[in-house]
Amino acid sequence: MAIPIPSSKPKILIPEKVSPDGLALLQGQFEVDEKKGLSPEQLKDIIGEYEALIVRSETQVTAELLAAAKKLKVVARAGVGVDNVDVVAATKHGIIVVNSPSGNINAAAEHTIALMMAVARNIADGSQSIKSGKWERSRLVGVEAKGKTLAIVGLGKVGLTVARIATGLGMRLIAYDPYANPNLAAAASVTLKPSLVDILKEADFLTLHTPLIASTRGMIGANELATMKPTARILNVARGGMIDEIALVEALDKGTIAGAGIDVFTSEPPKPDDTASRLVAHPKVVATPHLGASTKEAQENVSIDVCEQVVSILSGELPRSAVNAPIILPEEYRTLQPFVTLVEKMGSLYTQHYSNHLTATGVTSNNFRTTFDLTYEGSLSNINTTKPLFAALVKGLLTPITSSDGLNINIVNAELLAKDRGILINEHRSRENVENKPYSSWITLRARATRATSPSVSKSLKLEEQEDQVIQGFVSANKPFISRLDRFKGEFVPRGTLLICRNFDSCGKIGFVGNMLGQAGVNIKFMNVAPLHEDAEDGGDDDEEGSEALMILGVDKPVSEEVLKGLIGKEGVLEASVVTF
Ligand SMILES: NC(=O)c1ccc[n+]([C@@H]2O[C@H](COP(=O)([O-])OP(=O)(O)OC[C@H]3O[C@@H](n4cnc5c(N)ncnc54)[C@H](O)[C@@H]3O)[C@@H](O)[C@H]2O)c1
Ligand SMILES: O=C(O)[C@H](O)COP(=O)(O)O
Repeated sequence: MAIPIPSSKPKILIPEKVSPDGLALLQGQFEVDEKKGLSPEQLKDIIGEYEALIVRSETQVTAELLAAAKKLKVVARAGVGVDNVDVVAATKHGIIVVNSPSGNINAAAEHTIALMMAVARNIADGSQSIKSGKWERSRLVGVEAKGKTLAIVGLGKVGLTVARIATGLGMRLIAYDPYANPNLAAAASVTLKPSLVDILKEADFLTLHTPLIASTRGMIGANELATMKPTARILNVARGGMIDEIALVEALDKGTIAGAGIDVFTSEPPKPDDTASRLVAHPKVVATPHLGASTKEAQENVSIDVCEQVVSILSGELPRSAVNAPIILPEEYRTLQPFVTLVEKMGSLYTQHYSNHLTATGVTSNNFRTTFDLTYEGSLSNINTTKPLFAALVKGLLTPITSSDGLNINIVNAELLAKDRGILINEHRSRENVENKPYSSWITLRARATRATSPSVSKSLKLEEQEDQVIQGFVSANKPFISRLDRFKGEFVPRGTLLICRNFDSCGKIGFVGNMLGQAGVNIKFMNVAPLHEDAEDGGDDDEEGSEALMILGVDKPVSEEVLKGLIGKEGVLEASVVTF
Protein backbone atom coordinates (compact mmCIF):
# COMPACT_ATOMS: atom_id res chain seq x y z
CA MET A 1 0.00 0.00 0.00
CA ALA A 2 1.36 3.43 -0.96
CA ILE A 3 2.13 5.64 2.05
CA PRO A 4 1.07 9.26 1.41
CA ILE A 5 4.10 11.56 1.35
CA PRO A 6 3.45 14.71 3.42
CA SER A 7 3.35 17.82 1.24
CA SER A 8 5.97 20.49 1.86
CA LYS A 9 3.89 23.14 0.11
CA PRO A 10 2.43 25.92 2.29
CA LYS A 11 -1.14 25.03 3.28
CA ILE A 12 -4.19 27.22 2.79
CA LEU A 13 -7.49 26.57 4.57
CA ILE A 14 -10.80 27.71 3.06
CA PRO A 15 -13.71 26.92 5.41
CA GLU A 16 -16.35 28.78 3.34
CA LYS A 17 -17.61 28.94 -0.23
CA VAL A 18 -15.14 31.06 -2.18
CA SER A 19 -15.37 31.42 -5.97
CA PRO A 20 -13.06 28.99 -7.87
CA ASP A 21 -11.79 31.84 -10.09
CA GLY A 22 -9.37 32.99 -7.42
CA LEU A 23 -8.64 29.53 -6.06
CA ALA A 24 -7.24 28.57 -9.47
CA LEU A 25 -4.36 30.99 -8.74
CA LEU A 26 -3.41 28.92 -5.70
CA GLN A 27 -3.34 25.51 -7.34
CA GLY A 28 0.08 24.01 -7.88
CA GLN A 29 2.13 26.18 -5.56
CA PHE A 30 0.04 25.57 -2.42
CA GLU A 31 -1.91 22.79 -0.79
CA VAL A 32 -5.48 24.12 -0.73
CA ASP A 33 -7.97 22.55 1.69
CA GLU A 34 -11.62 23.52 1.17
CA LYS A 35 -13.34 22.27 4.34
CA LYS A 36 -16.85 23.57 4.86
CA GLY A 37 -19.03 23.13 7.93
CA LEU A 38 -16.22 23.03 10.52
CA SER A 39 -17.24 23.81 14.11
CA PRO A 40 -15.14 26.45 15.96
CA GLU A 41 -13.44 23.60 17.89
CA GLN A 42 -12.62 21.66 14.72
CA LEU A 43 -11.24 24.80 13.15
CA LYS A 44 -9.05 25.47 16.20
CA ASP A 45 -7.75 21.90 16.14
CA ILE A 46 -6.45 22.11 12.58
CA ILE A 47 -5.54 25.80 12.13
CA GLY A 48 -1.95 25.19 13.35
CA GLU A 49 -1.12 23.44 10.06
CA TYR A 50 -2.00 26.40 7.84
CA GLU A 51 -0.15 29.45 6.58
CA ALA A 52 -3.20 31.17 5.09
CA LEU A 53 -6.89 31.23 5.96
CA ILE A 54 -9.45 32.50 3.42
CA VAL A 55 -12.90 33.33 4.82
CA ARG A 56 -16.09 35.21 4.05
CA SER A 57 -18.39 36.57 6.77
CA GLU A 58 -19.40 33.30 8.43
CA THR A 59 -16.14 32.11 9.97
CA GLN A 60 -15.40 33.76 13.31
CA VAL A 61 -11.66 34.43 13.36
CA THR A 62 -11.30 34.95 17.10
CA ALA A 63 -8.28 35.74 19.29
CA GLU A 64 -8.45 32.16 20.55
CA LEU A 65 -8.30 30.76 17.03
CA LEU A 66 -5.42 33.07 16.08
CA ALA A 67 -3.45 32.05 19.19
CA ALA A 68 -3.62 28.45 17.97
CA ALA A 69 -2.58 29.45 14.44
CA LYS A 70 1.17 29.03 14.91
CA LYS A 71 2.09 29.14 11.20
CA LEU A 72 -0.56 31.56 9.99
CA LYS A 73 0.75 34.52 7.97
CA VAL A 74 -2.46 35.85 6.49
CA VAL A 75 -6.20 35.94 7.05
CA ALA A 76 -7.83 36.86 3.76
CA ARG A 77 -11.42 38.09 3.86
CA ALA A 78 -13.06 37.49 0.47
CA GLY A 79 -15.23 40.58 0.89
CA VAL A 80 -15.18 43.95 2.63
CA GLY A 81 -16.28 43.65 6.27
CA VAL A 82 -13.71 42.26 8.68
CA ASP A 83 -15.93 42.40 11.76
CA ASN A 84 -15.71 38.60 11.95
CA VAL A 85 -11.91 38.85 12.30
CA ASP A 86 -10.17 39.93 15.51
CA VAL A 87 -7.82 42.32 13.72
CA VAL A 88 -6.14 43.49 16.95
CA ALA A 89 -5.24 39.91 17.91
CA ALA A 90 -4.02 39.24 14.34
CA THR A 91 -1.81 42.33 14.51
CA LYS A 92 -0.31 41.20 17.81
CA HIS A 93 0.59 37.86 16.24
CA GLY A 94 2.03 39.57 13.14
CA ILE A 95 -0.67 38.08 10.96
CA ILE A 96 -1.66 40.24 8.01
CA VAL A 97 -5.39 40.65 7.45
CA VAL A 98 -6.33 41.47 3.88
CA ASN A 99 -9.71 42.08 2.31
CA SER A 100 -11.22 43.01 -1.01
CA PRO A 101 -12.33 46.58 -0.45
CA SER A 102 -13.96 47.13 -3.81
CA GLY A 103 -14.82 43.74 -5.35
CA ASN A 104 -18.44 43.69 -4.20
CA ILE A 105 -19.37 47.40 -3.97
CA ASN A 106 -21.61 47.31 -7.01
CA ALA A 107 -23.32 44.10 -5.92
CA ALA A 108 -24.12 45.56 -2.49
CA ALA A 109 -25.37 48.83 -4.00
CA GLU A 110 -27.60 47.08 -6.54
CA HIS A 111 -28.98 44.83 -3.79
CA THR A 112 -29.85 47.94 -1.76
CA ILE A 113 -31.75 49.38 -4.70
CA ALA A 114 -33.44 45.99 -5.27
CA LEU A 115 -34.60 45.92 -1.63
CA MET A 116 -35.73 49.56 -1.83
CA MET A 117 -37.88 48.84 -4.87
CA ALA A 118 -39.13 45.57 -3.38
CA VAL A 119 -40.23 47.38 -0.21
CA ALA A 120 -41.69 50.35 -2.13
CA ARG A 121 -43.72 48.13 -4.45
CA ASN A 122 -44.55 45.19 -2.13
CA ILE A 123 -42.77 42.80 -4.49
CA ALA A 124 -42.21 39.93 -2.03
CA ASP A 125 -45.71 40.21 -0.59
CA GLY A 126 -47.26 40.43 -4.06
CA SER A 127 -45.31 37.43 -5.29
CA GLN A 128 -46.30 35.31 -2.30
CA SER A 129 -49.93 36.45 -2.58
CA ILE A 130 -50.32 35.55 -6.26
CA LYS A 131 -48.54 32.19 -5.74
CA SER A 132 -51.12 31.37 -3.09
CA GLY A 133 -53.86 31.95 -5.63
CA LYS A 134 -54.89 35.47 -4.58
CA TRP A 135 -55.25 38.63 -6.71
CA GLU A 136 -54.87 41.49 -4.16
CA ARG A 137 -54.33 44.63 -6.24
CA SER A 138 -55.76 47.20 -3.83
CA ARG A 139 -53.94 45.86 -0.71
CA LEU A 140 -50.59 45.99 -2.48
CA VAL A 141 -50.50 49.58 -3.72
CA GLY A 142 -46.95 50.91 -3.35
CA VAL A 143 -45.04 54.18 -3.51
CA GLU A 144 -42.62 55.55 -6.12
CA ALA A 145 -38.97 56.32 -5.60
CA LYS A 146 -39.02 59.32 -7.95
CA GLY A 147 -39.07 62.60 -6.05
CA LYS A 148 -38.56 60.90 -2.68
CA THR A 149 -35.70 61.63 -0.29
CA LEU A 150 -33.10 58.89 0.11
CA ALA A 151 -31.11 59.43 3.31
CA ILE A 152 -27.75 57.67 3.34
CA VAL A 153 -25.80 56.95 6.52
CA GLY A 154 -22.19 56.31 5.52
CA LEU A 155 -21.20 57.84 2.20
CA GLY A 156 -18.31 55.49 1.44
CA LYS A 157 -17.90 53.16 -1.50
CA VAL A 158 -21.30 51.45 -1.33
CA GLY A 159 -23.14 54.56 -0.11
CA LEU A 160 -21.85 56.64 -3.04
CA THR A 161 -22.70 53.89 -5.55
CA VAL A 162 -26.23 53.71 -4.17
CA ALA A 163 -26.44 57.50 -4.49
CA ARG A 164 -25.35 57.44 -8.14
CA ILE A 165 -27.92 54.78 -9.04
CA ALA A 166 -30.66 56.56 -7.06
CA THR A 167 -30.00 59.80 -8.97
CA GLY A 168 -31.13 57.94 -12.07
CA LEU A 169 -34.39 57.13 -10.28
CA GLY A 170 -35.01 60.84 -9.73
CA MET A 171 -34.49 60.75 -5.97
CA ARG A 172 -33.33 63.61 -3.74
CA LEU A 173 -30.17 62.59 -1.89
CA ILE A 174 -29.00 63.55 1.59
CA ALA A 175 -26.35 61.90 3.74
CA TYR A 176 -24.78 61.83 7.16
CA ASP A 177 -21.12 60.85 7.27
CA PRO A 178 -18.76 62.96 9.40
CA TYR A 179 -15.76 61.66 7.43
CA ALA A 180 -17.20 61.91 3.91
CA ASN A 181 -15.34 63.59 1.09
CA PRO A 182 -17.46 66.71 0.31
CA ASN A 183 -16.24 66.82 -3.31
CA LEU A 184 -17.31 63.22 -3.96
CA ALA A 185 -20.64 63.92 -2.24
CA ALA A 186 -21.25 67.01 -4.39
CA ALA A 187 -20.27 65.14 -7.58
CA ALA A 188 -22.89 62.48 -6.72
CA SER A 189 -25.51 65.21 -6.04
CA VAL A 190 -25.64 64.33 -2.35
CA THR A 191 -26.22 67.03 0.28
CA LEU A 192 -24.22 66.26 3.41
CA LYS A 193 -26.00 67.01 6.70
CA PRO A 194 -24.26 67.69 9.99
CA SER A 195 -26.11 65.17 12.14
CA LEU A 196 -27.95 61.88 11.96
CA VAL A 197 -31.16 63.48 13.23
CA ASP A 198 -31.10 65.94 10.32
CA ILE A 199 -31.39 63.16 7.78
CA LEU A 200 -33.74 60.94 9.83
CA LYS A 201 -36.42 63.65 9.87
CA GLU A 202 -36.41 64.09 6.11
CA ALA A 203 -35.97 60.48 4.99
CA ASP A 204 -38.56 58.69 2.87
CA PHE A 205 -36.03 55.88 2.57
CA LEU A 206 -33.14 55.48 5.00
CA THR A 207 -30.22 53.31 3.93
CA LEU A 208 -27.24 52.31 6.08
CA HIS A 209 -23.73 51.91 4.63
CA THR A 210 -21.24 52.21 7.48
CA PRO A 211 -19.03 49.54 8.99
CA LEU A 212 -20.19 48.00 12.27
CA ILE A 213 -18.00 49.82 14.78
CA ALA A 214 -18.57 51.28 18.24
CA SER A 215 -20.03 54.53 16.85
CA THR A 216 -22.49 52.72 14.56
CA ARG A 217 -23.57 49.80 16.77
CA GLY A 218 -27.23 50.35 17.65
CA MET A 219 -27.19 53.76 15.92
CA ILE A 220 -30.83 53.30 14.81
CA GLY A 221 -32.78 52.61 18.00
CA ALA A 222 -36.23 53.51 19.35
CA ASN A 223 -35.39 57.24 19.68
CA GLU A 224 -34.08 57.54 16.14
CA LEU A 225 -37.03 55.61 14.70
CA ALA A 226 -39.39 57.92 16.59
CA THR A 227 -37.96 60.97 14.79
CA MET A 228 -38.71 59.48 11.36
CA LYS A 229 -41.86 59.91 9.26
CA PRO A 230 -44.41 57.06 9.64
CA THR A 231 -44.22 56.63 5.87
CA ALA A 232 -40.46 56.08 5.96
CA ARG A 233 -38.86 52.79 4.93
CA ILE A 234 -35.51 51.48 6.15
CA LEU A 235 -32.85 49.50 4.28
CA ASN A 236 -29.86 47.71 5.74
CA VAL A 237 -27.36 45.98 3.47
CA ALA A 238 -24.42 46.91 5.73
CA ARG A 239 -24.30 45.02 9.00
CA GLY A 240 -26.76 43.63 11.54
CA GLY A 241 -26.29 45.36 14.88
CA MET A 242 -26.55 48.88 13.51
CA ILE A 243 -30.34 48.73 13.91
CA ASP A 244 -31.98 47.73 17.19
CA GLU A 245 -34.03 44.85 15.77
CA ILE A 246 -36.64 44.83 18.55
CA ALA A 247 -37.16 48.60 18.29
CA LEU A 248 -37.69 48.25 14.53
CA VAL A 249 -40.17 45.38 14.95
CA GLU A 250 -42.12 47.49 17.45
CA ALA A 251 -42.12 50.56 15.17
CA LEU A 252 -43.37 48.42 12.26
CA ASP A 253 -46.08 46.94 14.51
CA LYS A 254 -47.19 50.40 15.65
CA GLY A 255 -47.09 51.74 12.10
CA THR A 256 -44.58 54.47 12.97
CA ILE A 257 -42.29 53.03 10.27
CA ALA A 258 -43.83 51.80 6.99
CA GLY A 259 -41.50 48.97 6.00
CA ALA A 260 -37.97 47.63 5.86
CA GLY A 261 -35.64 45.78 3.50
CA ILE A 262 -33.05 43.90 5.51
CA ASP A 263 -30.11 41.79 4.29
CA VAL A 264 -28.01 41.57 7.46
CA PHE A 265 -28.86 40.54 11.01
CA THR A 266 -27.45 40.46 14.52
CA SER A 267 -27.27 36.67 14.30
CA GLU A 268 -26.67 34.93 11.00
CA PRO A 269 -28.41 32.65 10.31
CA PRO A 270 -30.99 33.71 12.93
CA LYS A 271 -32.17 30.99 15.32
CA PRO A 272 -35.91 30.81 16.12
CA ASP A 273 -35.56 32.73 19.42
CA ASP A 274 -33.25 35.43 18.08
CA THR A 275 -34.52 38.98 17.69
CA ALA A 276 -33.45 38.74 14.05
CA SER A 277 -36.05 36.01 13.49
CA ARG A 278 -38.83 38.36 14.58
CA LEU A 279 -37.65 40.90 12.04
CA VAL A 280 -37.38 38.30 9.26
CA ALA A 281 -40.92 37.07 9.99
CA HIS A 282 -42.49 40.56 10.06
CA PRO A 283 -45.00 41.08 7.21
CA LYS A 284 -43.69 44.59 6.48
CA VAL A 285 -40.11 43.33 6.06
CA VAL A 286 -38.48 42.08 2.88
CA ALA A 287 -35.60 39.94 4.14
CA THR A 288 -32.67 38.34 2.29
CA PRO A 289 -30.01 36.03 3.81
CA HIS A 290 -26.94 38.33 3.54
CA LEU A 291 -27.02 38.30 -0.25
CA GLY A 292 -25.53 41.78 -0.79
CA ALA A 293 -22.28 40.45 -2.23
CA SER A 294 -23.73 37.27 -3.68
CA THR A 295 -23.45 37.87 -7.38
CA LYS A 296 -21.33 35.82 -9.72
CA GLU A 297 -19.38 38.92 -10.69
CA ALA A 298 -18.70 40.10 -7.14
CA GLN A 299 -17.63 36.65 -5.98
CA GLU A 300 -15.21 36.35 -8.89
CA ASN A 301 -13.81 39.79 -8.09
CA VAL A 302 -13.28 39.24 -4.36
CA SER A 303 -11.92 35.73 -4.82
CA ILE A 304 -9.31 36.80 -7.38
CA ASP A 305 -8.47 39.89 -5.32
CA VAL A 306 -7.74 38.06 -2.07
CA CYS A 307 -6.14 34.99 -3.63
CA GLU A 308 -3.64 37.23 -5.44
CA GLN A 309 -2.83 38.83 -2.11
CA VAL A 310 -2.40 35.46 -0.42
CA VAL A 311 0.07 34.47 -3.15
CA SER A 312 1.96 37.75 -2.60
CA ILE A 313 2.17 37.34 1.15
CA LEU A 314 3.19 33.69 1.05
CA SER A 315 5.88 34.65 -1.49
CA GLY A 316 7.27 37.22 0.95
CA GLU A 317 5.80 40.21 -0.84
CA LEU A 318 3.39 42.88 0.32
CA PRO A 319 -0.35 42.75 -0.26
CA ARG A 320 -2.24 45.67 -1.81
CA SER A 321 -5.13 45.76 0.69
CA ALA A 322 -3.90 44.97 4.16
CA VAL A 323 -6.46 45.94 6.78
CA ASN A 324 -3.92 46.13 9.57
CA ALA A 325 -1.25 47.98 7.60
CA PRO A 326 -1.25 50.96 5.28
CA ILE A 327 -2.09 50.17 1.69
CA ILE A 328 0.99 50.26 -0.50
CA LEU A 329 0.59 50.89 -4.17
CA PRO A 330 2.00 48.08 -6.34
CA GLU A 331 4.24 50.47 -8.28
CA GLU A 332 5.61 51.84 -5.01
CA TYR A 333 6.21 48.32 -3.82
CA ARG A 334 8.16 47.42 -6.95
CA THR A 335 10.47 50.40 -6.36
CA LEU A 336 10.83 49.62 -2.68
CA GLN A 337 11.41 45.86 -2.76
CA PRO A 338 15.21 45.94 -3.45
CA PHE A 339 15.60 48.55 -0.71
CA VAL A 340 13.51 46.45 1.67
CA THR A 341 16.05 43.65 1.14
CA LEU A 342 18.93 46.08 1.58
CA VAL A 343 17.62 47.56 4.84
CA GLU A 344 16.88 44.15 6.31
CA LYS A 345 20.47 43.10 5.53
CA MET A 346 21.83 46.35 7.00
CA GLY A 347 19.89 45.67 10.22
CA SER A 348 21.08 42.09 10.36
CA LEU A 349 24.68 43.18 9.69
CA TYR A 350 24.39 45.76 12.47
CA THR A 351 23.20 43.29 15.09
CA GLN A 352 25.61 40.53 14.17
CA HIS A 353 28.66 42.76 13.73
CA TYR A 354 28.26 45.08 16.70
CA SER A 355 26.81 42.70 19.24
CA ASN A 356 29.33 39.97 18.71
CA HIS A 357 32.86 40.88 17.70
CA LEU A 358 36.08 39.63 19.17
CA THR A 359 38.39 42.44 20.26
CA ALA A 360 42.16 42.73 20.64
CA THR A 361 41.90 41.75 24.30
CA GLY A 362 40.23 38.50 23.23
CA VAL A 363 36.94 39.60 24.78
CA THR A 364 33.66 39.29 22.88
CA SER A 365 32.27 42.80 22.86
CA ASN A 366 28.60 43.73 22.68
CA ASN A 367 28.20 47.26 21.48
CA PHE A 368 24.57 47.02 20.31
CA ARG A 369 22.71 50.32 20.64
CA THR A 370 18.98 50.87 20.61
CA THR A 371 18.53 54.33 19.07
CA PHE A 372 18.96 54.59 15.32
CA ASP A 373 18.75 57.16 12.57
CA LEU A 374 17.65 55.63 9.28
CA THR A 375 18.18 58.09 6.45
CA TYR A 376 16.83 57.64 2.94
CA GLU A 377 19.06 59.59 0.62
CA GLY A 378 18.98 60.72 -2.99
CA SER A 379 15.88 59.96 -5.05
CA LEU A 380 14.63 57.48 -2.43
CA SER A 381 13.90 60.50 -0.22
CA ASN A 382 10.82 61.16 -2.40
CA ILE A 383 8.98 57.91 -1.70
CA ASN A 384 5.50 58.15 -0.21
CA THR A 385 5.71 55.38 2.34
CA THR A 386 8.72 54.16 4.25
CA LYS A 387 6.73 51.71 6.39
CA PRO A 388 8.13 48.58 4.66
CA LEU A 389 11.69 49.91 5.07
CA PHE A 390 11.09 50.60 8.74
CA ALA A 391 9.70 47.08 9.18
CA ALA A 392 12.63 45.61 7.26
CA LEU A 393 15.08 47.32 9.61
CA VAL A 394 13.28 46.00 12.70
CA LYS A 395 13.24 42.55 11.14
CA GLY A 396 16.94 42.74 10.27
CA LEU A 397 17.91 44.02 13.73
CA LEU A 398 15.82 41.53 15.66
CA THR A 399 15.91 38.33 13.63
CA PRO A 400 19.51 37.42 14.56
CA ILE A 401 18.58 37.69 18.23
CA THR A 402 14.98 36.49 18.16
CA SER A 403 14.74 33.86 15.45
CA SER A 404 14.50 31.14 18.07
CA ASP A 405 11.29 32.80 19.37
CA GLY A 406 9.77 32.20 15.96
CA LEU A 407 8.78 35.86 15.73
CA ASN A 408 7.10 36.77 12.48
CA ILE A 409 8.19 40.39 12.02
CA ASN A 410 6.39 42.29 9.29
CA ILE A 411 4.90 45.68 8.41
CA VAL A 412 2.00 44.92 10.71
CA ASN A 413 3.80 44.39 13.98
CA ALA A 414 7.27 45.89 13.43
CA GLU A 415 6.59 49.12 15.30
CA LEU A 416 5.09 47.30 18.27
CA LEU A 417 7.96 44.80 18.46
CA ALA A 418 10.60 47.53 18.20
CA LYS A 419 8.88 49.42 21.02
CA ASP A 420 8.68 46.28 23.16
CA ARG A 421 12.44 45.91 22.86
CA GLY A 422 13.13 49.58 23.55
CA ILE A 423 14.36 50.20 20.01
CA LEU A 424 13.81 53.70 18.69
CA ILE A 425 14.20 54.38 14.98
CA ASN A 426 14.11 57.93 13.69
CA GLU A 427 13.56 58.10 9.96
CA HIS A 428 14.97 60.95 7.86
CA ARG A 429 15.06 61.93 4.22
CA SER A 430 17.96 63.75 2.62
CA ARG A 431 18.85 64.99 -0.84
CA GLU A 432 22.30 66.26 0.12
CA ASN A 433 25.50 65.16 -1.69
CA VAL A 434 23.46 63.56 -4.49
CA GLU A 435 25.93 64.64 -7.15
CA ASN A 436 28.91 62.91 -5.45
CA LYS A 437 27.42 59.43 -5.69
CA PRO A 438 27.52 56.94 -8.53
CA TYR A 439 24.04 55.68 -7.56
CA SER A 440 20.77 57.61 -7.29
CA SER A 441 19.62 56.34 -3.88
CA TRP A 442 21.32 55.08 -0.80
CA ILE A 443 20.46 54.43 2.82
CA THR A 444 22.39 55.20 5.96
CA LEU A 445 21.86 53.50 9.29
CA ARG A 446 23.52 55.35 12.14
CA ALA A 447 23.58 54.52 15.83
CA ARG A 448 24.86 57.69 17.44
CA ALA A 449 27.77 57.77 19.84
CA THR A 450 27.11 58.37 23.52
CA ARG A 451 27.52 62.12 23.99
CA ALA A 452 29.61 63.07 27.02
CA THR A 453 27.85 65.57 29.26
CA SER A 454 31.07 66.55 31.07
CA PRO A 455 34.85 65.93 30.80
CA SER A 456 34.64 63.30 33.56
CA VAL A 457 31.86 61.43 31.68
CA SER A 458 33.92 61.75 28.50
CA LYS A 459 36.90 60.06 30.19
CA SER A 460 34.77 57.21 31.43
CA LEU A 461 33.48 56.41 27.95
CA LYS A 462 35.13 53.57 26.07
CA LEU A 463 36.59 54.50 22.68
CA GLU A 464 33.88 52.60 20.76
CA GLU A 465 31.15 54.38 22.75
CA GLN A 466 32.46 57.73 21.52
CA GLU A 467 32.01 56.89 17.85
CA ASP A 468 28.92 56.71 15.67
CA GLN A 469 28.24 53.25 14.28
CA VAL A 470 27.44 53.64 10.60
CA ILE A 471 26.28 51.25 7.91
CA GLN A 472 25.55 52.58 4.45
CA GLY A 473 24.20 50.71 1.48
CA PHE A 474 22.81 51.07 -2.01
CA VAL A 475 21.06 49.00 -4.63
CA SER A 476 22.51 48.27 -8.03
CA ALA A 477 20.77 46.08 -10.64
CA ASN A 478 18.29 45.15 -7.88
CA LYS A 479 21.12 43.77 -5.73
CA PRO A 480 21.94 45.19 -2.28
CA PHE A 481 25.48 46.41 -1.58
CA ILE A 482 27.05 47.67 1.60
CA SER A 483 29.20 50.72 0.84
CA ARG A 484 30.28 51.72 4.31
CA LEU A 485 30.73 49.87 7.57
CA ASP A 486 31.74 51.91 10.56
CA ARG A 487 34.67 54.16 9.58
CA PHE A 488 35.45 52.14 6.46
CA LYS A 489 34.26 52.47 2.89
CA GLY A 490 34.24 49.61 0.44
CA GLU A 491 31.58 47.80 -1.53
CA PHE A 492 30.56 44.28 -0.68
CA VAL A 493 27.50 42.13 -1.18
CA PRO A 494 25.87 41.06 2.10
CA ARG A 495 25.30 37.39 1.35
CA GLY A 496 26.40 34.02 2.71
CA THR A 497 28.89 33.99 5.59
CA LEU A 498 31.29 36.91 5.95
CA LEU A 499 34.37 37.21 8.13
CA ILE A 500 34.97 40.88 8.91
CA CYS A 501 38.40 41.79 10.28
CA ARG A 502 39.61 45.22 11.35
CA ASN A 503 43.35 45.39 10.96
CA PHE A 504 46.29 47.73 10.48
CA ASP A 505 46.44 48.64 6.82
CA SER A 506 49.84 47.13 5.98
CA CYS A 507 51.41 44.30 4.00
CA GLY A 508 50.92 40.65 4.85
CA LYS A 509 47.51 40.81 6.52
CA ILE A 510 45.60 39.12 3.72
CA GLY A 511 48.14 36.33 3.47
CA PHE A 512 48.09 35.77 7.21
CA VAL A 513 44.28 35.58 7.46
CA GLY A 514 44.05 33.41 4.32
CA ASN A 515 46.62 31.05 5.73
CA MET A 516 44.83 30.71 9.08
CA LEU A 517 41.50 30.05 7.37
CA GLY A 518 43.11 27.54 5.03
CA GLN A 519 44.52 25.62 7.98
CA ALA A 520 41.01 25.51 9.47
CA GLY A 521 39.58 24.16 6.19
CA VAL A 522 37.63 27.36 5.48
CA ASN A 523 37.60 28.34 1.83
CA ILE A 524 37.56 32.03 0.81
CA LYS A 525 35.02 32.73 -1.95
CA PHE A 526 35.59 36.46 -2.36
CA MET A 527 37.37 39.27 -0.60
CA ASN A 528 37.13 43.05 -0.29
CA VAL A 529 39.33 45.55 1.49
CA ALA A 530 37.67 48.68 2.84
CA PRO A 531 39.99 51.57 3.70
CA LEU A 532 39.05 54.35 6.11
CA HIS A 533 36.16 56.55 5.00
CA GLU A 534 37.14 60.14 4.22
CA ASP A 535 34.86 61.35 7.04
CA ALA A 536 36.61 59.13 9.57
CA GLU A 537 38.30 61.16 12.26
CA ASP A 538 41.76 59.69 11.67
CA GLY A 539 41.20 59.22 7.93
CA GLY A 540 44.09 59.63 5.55
CA ASP A 541 46.74 58.81 8.13
CA ASP A 542 49.46 56.94 6.29
CA ASP A 543 51.40 55.98 9.37
CA GLU A 544 51.92 52.20 9.24
CA GLU A 545 50.43 51.39 12.66
CA GLY A 546 47.91 54.31 12.69
CA SER A 547 46.00 53.58 9.48
CA GLU A 548 43.40 50.84 9.58
CA ALA A 549 41.26 48.95 7.09
CA LEU A 550 38.51 46.37 7.08
CA MET A 551 38.99 43.04 5.39
CA ILE A 552 35.70 41.41 4.34
CA LEU A 553 35.98 37.78 3.32
CA GLY A 554 33.14 35.69 1.92
CA VAL A 555 33.74 32.19 3.33
CA ASP A 556 32.16 28.84 2.60
CA LYS A 557 31.46 27.90 6.23
CA PRO A 558 31.17 29.53 9.67
CA VAL A 559 34.50 30.45 11.25
CA SER A 560 34.91 28.96 14.72
CA GLU A 561 35.64 31.11 17.76
CA GLU A 562 38.95 29.30 18.13
CA VAL A 563 40.03 30.37 14.65
CA LEU A 564 38.86 33.92 15.36
CA LYS A 565 40.93 33.99 18.54
CA GLY A 566 43.89 32.78 16.53
CA LEU A 567 43.55 35.77 14.21
CA ILE A 568 43.27 38.47 16.85
CA GLY A 569 46.26 40.33 18.08
CA LYS A 570 48.62 38.65 15.66
CA GLU A 571 49.81 40.33 12.48
CA GLY A 572 47.78 43.43 13.31
CA VAL A 573 44.23 42.00 13.26
CA LEU A 574 42.45 44.12 15.87
CA GLU A 575 38.90 42.81 15.77
CA ALA A 576 36.94 40.12 13.96
CA SER A 577 33.31 39.18 13.59
CA VAL A 578 31.40 36.60 11.60
CA VAL A 579 28.03 37.47 10.11
CA THR A 580 25.66 35.24 8.19
CA PHE A 581 22.87 36.28 5.80
N1 LIG B 1 -24.54 42.88 2.70
C1 LIG B 1 -23.43 42.64 2.07
O1 LIG B 1 -23.24 41.56 1.52
C2 LIG B 1 -22.38 43.68 2.00
C3 LIG B 1 -21.58 43.79 0.86
C4 LIG B 1 -20.60 44.79 0.81
C5 LIG B 1 -20.42 45.63 1.89
N2 LIG B 1 -21.19 45.45 3.00
C6 LIG B 1 -21.04 46.33 4.16
O2 LIG B 1 -21.38 47.64 3.76
C7 LIG B 1 -20.76 48.58 4.61
C8 LIG B 1 -20.16 49.69 3.79
O3 LIG B 1 -19.13 49.19 2.97
P1 LIG B 1 -18.23 50.21 2.13
O4 LIG B 1 -17.35 49.37 1.27
O5 LIG B 1 -19.04 51.25 1.52
O6 LIG B 1 -17.37 50.84 3.32
P2 LIG B 1 -16.57 52.22 3.28
O7 LIG B 1 -15.52 52.11 4.32
O8 LIG B 1 -16.17 52.56 1.89
O9 LIG B 1 -17.64 53.29 3.75
C9 LIG B 1 -18.11 53.39 5.05
C10 LIG B 1 -18.45 54.83 5.32
O10 LIG B 1 -19.03 54.91 6.62
C11 LIG B 1 -18.62 56.13 7.18
N3 LIG B 1 -18.77 56.11 8.63
C12 LIG B 1 -17.97 55.52 9.55
N4 LIG B 1 -18.46 55.73 10.79
C13 LIG B 1 -19.58 56.47 10.63
C14 LIG B 1 -20.52 56.99 11.55
N5 LIG B 1 -20.41 56.80 12.86
N6 LIG B 1 -21.57 57.69 11.05
C15 LIG B 1 -21.69 57.89 9.72
N7 LIG B 1 -20.83 57.44 8.80
C16 LIG B 1 -19.78 56.72 9.26
C17 LIG B 1 -17.19 56.26 6.74
O11 LIG B 1 -16.76 57.61 6.80
C18 LIG B 1 -17.24 55.75 5.31
O12 LIG B 1 -17.43 56.81 4.40
C19 LIG B 1 -19.78 47.77 5.44
O13 LIG B 1 -20.37 47.48 6.69
C20 LIG B 1 -19.63 46.49 4.66
O14 LIG B 1 -19.25 45.43 5.48
C21 LIG B 1 -22.17 44.52 3.06
O1 LIG C 1 -18.59 42.52 3.98
C1 LIG C 1 -18.87 41.98 2.91
O2 LIG C 1 -18.06 41.92 1.97
C2 LIG C 1 -20.23 41.44 2.72
O3 LIG C 1 -20.94 41.47 3.88
C3 LIG C 1 -20.26 40.12 2.06
O4 LIG C 1 -20.12 39.06 2.94
P1 LIG C 1 -20.04 37.57 2.34
O5 LIG C 1 -18.71 37.42 1.70
O6 LIG C 1 -20.19 36.65 3.50
O7 LIG C 1 -21.14 37.44 1.35
